[in-house]
Amino acid sequence: MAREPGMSVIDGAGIDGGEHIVAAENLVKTYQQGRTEIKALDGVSVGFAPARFTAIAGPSGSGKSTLMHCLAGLDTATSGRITLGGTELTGLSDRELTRVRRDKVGFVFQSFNLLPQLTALENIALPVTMAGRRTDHDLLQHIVGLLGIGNRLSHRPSELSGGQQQRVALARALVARPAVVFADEPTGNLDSQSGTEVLDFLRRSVQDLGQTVIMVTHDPGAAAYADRVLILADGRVVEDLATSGTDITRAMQVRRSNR
Ligand SMILES: Nc1ncnc2c1ncn2[C@@H]1O[C@H](COP(=O)(O)OP(=O)(O)OP(=O)(O)O)[C@@H](O)[C@H]1O
Repeated sequence: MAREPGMSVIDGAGIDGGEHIVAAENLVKTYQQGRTEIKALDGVSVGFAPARFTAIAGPSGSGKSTLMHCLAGLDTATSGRITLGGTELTGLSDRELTRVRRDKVGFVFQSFNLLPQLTALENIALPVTMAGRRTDHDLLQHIVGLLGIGNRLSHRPSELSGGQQQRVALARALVARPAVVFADEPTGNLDSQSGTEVLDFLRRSVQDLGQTVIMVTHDPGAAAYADRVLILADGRVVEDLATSGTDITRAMQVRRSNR
């Protein structure tokens, strides 16, 4: 949908007509490689409504990871504005960004990123403990039950399958009740059945728990689990699609063949 000229995705109702829990405005990220400047993000303006599942898709090198890292406060943009859960990230120090991530963001990575010396339960509780908050045990039990990992909680990551490790990582991200869960290729290291379970759970976390989820993927099948798919090409958002009624595989192929 076209945006009114000058309308702000940060302040205004913006793309999807509601308040945004995360928003970027005119985001630019450049990298210097020797004498060459690489524009990884070339003026991205986008807002994300709460309790929605958005996939960021696009070909390799299109800027998906860079956008996610900037939105999540893992990296800083060269110019532009970002708000996350009511906090403007622009101009924050590394220490302040760390606090925002700790308090407002849950992460699920392709490589699980669990601490090997801790049990599954200790891994799940870690972000809440580190934030100096009390674990919501009812929520923890509920999420662990949904994920079917109740009998694995005393195991260390090395004693778990990839699918089980990713389910522990999902529980860790959700138990902290973050403003947003960012998932970076969460099914990339999983077999198709485990991948489907992870995507089903992300969907349910949005529907049943009201979680906001933003997922980076290059897989049209994974993107189809989202409510909305942003397709990036050359550091710009080139499509902003509702998944219902859209052939995502085709939309992503068209974008690839146009490059
Ligand atoms: N640290 C860096 N230094 C220099 N260039 C970088 C750096 N990180 C990313 N880039 C470049 O920025 C562009 C966007 O990269 P990015 O990793 O965001 O793309 P992507 O869509 O996530 O790709 P992939 O699907 O392969 O992970 C690419 O041209 C990449 O080479």
